[in-house]
Amino acid sequence: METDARVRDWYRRRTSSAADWSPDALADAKGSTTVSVVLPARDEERTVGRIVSVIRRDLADLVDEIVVVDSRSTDATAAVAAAAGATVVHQDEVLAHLPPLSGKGEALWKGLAATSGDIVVFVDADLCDFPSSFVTGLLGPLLLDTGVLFVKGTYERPLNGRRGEGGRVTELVARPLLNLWWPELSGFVQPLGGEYAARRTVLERVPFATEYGVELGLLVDLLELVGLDAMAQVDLGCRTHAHQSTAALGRMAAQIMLTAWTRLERQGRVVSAAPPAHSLLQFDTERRAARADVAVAERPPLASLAIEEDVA
Ligand SMILES: O=c1ccn([C@@H]2O[C@H](COP(=O)(O)OP(=O)(O)O[C@H]3O[C@H](CO)[C@@H](O)[C@H](O)[C@H]3O)[C@@H](O)[C@H]2O)c(=O)[nH]1
Ligand SMILES: O=C(O)[C@H](O)COP(=O)(O)O
Repeated sequence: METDARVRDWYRRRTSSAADWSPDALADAKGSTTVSVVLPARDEERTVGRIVSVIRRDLADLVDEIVVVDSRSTDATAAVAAAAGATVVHQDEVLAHLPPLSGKGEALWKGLAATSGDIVVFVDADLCDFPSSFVTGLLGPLLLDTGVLFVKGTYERPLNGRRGEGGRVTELVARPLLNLWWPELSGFVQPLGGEYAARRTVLERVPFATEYGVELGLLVDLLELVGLDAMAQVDLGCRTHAHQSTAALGRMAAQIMLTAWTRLERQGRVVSAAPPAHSLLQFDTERRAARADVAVAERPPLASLAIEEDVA
C-alpha cells in the first residue's frame, strides 16, 4: 500500500477518543499490569500539585505510582508535588553515577529509570486544565489492545485562548520534518505533545534524546522498532499550558532539527561532510545578541544499561 493510503488506514483504525475508554473497563482490564505516571517538572509549582491530586483522587484503582522528576527547579515544585502525594525524585540524583545531562528528555529518561510500572504514562507538569481522562485515554489502547505498544495524545491547542493557533513549533518545524522524511508518522496530529504512554518493554529499548528533542526522537525510533501499527493516538480534548517566548521556541526548534538530523544520519538517509553546528545566535528588540547552545545529547536505551551493569 502506498504511504498516503497506509496513513489513512492507520489513522482510521488507530485513532480513538478518551471517551471511548471507560475507567471501569480499564480497571477490569488492568489485572496485574502495573501503571506508573511520570511528570517531568522544571519550575511548575503553580500546576504540578493539582495534576498529582487529580490523578490520586480519580485514578487510585488504575495508577500504581506517580513520580515527579524535579528537573533542577528553583521554585517549590518538589515540595508542592510531595505535598500532593507524588514521589519526588531529583533528575540528577537518579542513576547518579552517570554524568548528568540536562533538559526534558533527560527528565523523562530518569523518570523511566526511577519507576517500575509495566506501562509508563508521561504527562507534562505545566498543564492548566487537567482532567484525569488524559490518563485513562492514554491507557485505553494499551490495556485493551495487546497489539498497541505506544499511545500519543492529541488535542486542540489554543494559544492564549485563540483556537487552532497553539503548537507553533509543531506546525513550523516538526510537522514539515516528519512529512518530508518520515511520512508514515504524518497521521500523528500532535507529534510534539508531552502526553503519551507506552509499555516499559519498548521504552527501555529506545534511546532518549535530551532537551526538547525527546518527542520527535521517540516517534522516529519507535516507528523503526515496533512499526506504525503498534502505535496509536487518542484525542484528549483540549490542552492548555504555559507558553514559552518565541526566542525559547526558536531554541526548541533547533534542538528538534538536530534530533531529526541524527536520525537521518543513523538511518543512512543523509551522509554529512561535517557535523551541524549547535549554537544559535538570537537577537532581541534592541538588536542585542545572545548565543545559545542548542546541542542535544542522547541517553542509550535503558535496557542496554542494565545489561552493561550485569556484565560489569
Ligand atoms: O529542562 C526541562 C524543561 C522542561 N521540563 C518539563 O517538561 C514539560 C514540558 O516542557 P515545556 O517547556 O512546557 O514545553 P512546551 O513549550 O510545552 O513544548 C512542547 O513541545 C516540546 C518539544 O517536543 C515537548 O517536550 C513538550 O512536552 C510540549 O508541550 C514541563 O512539565 C516542563 O516543566 C523539564 O522537566 N525539564
Ligand atoms: O508544541 C509546540 O509546538 C510548542 O510547545 C509551542 O506550543 P505553543 O505555540 O502552543 O506555545
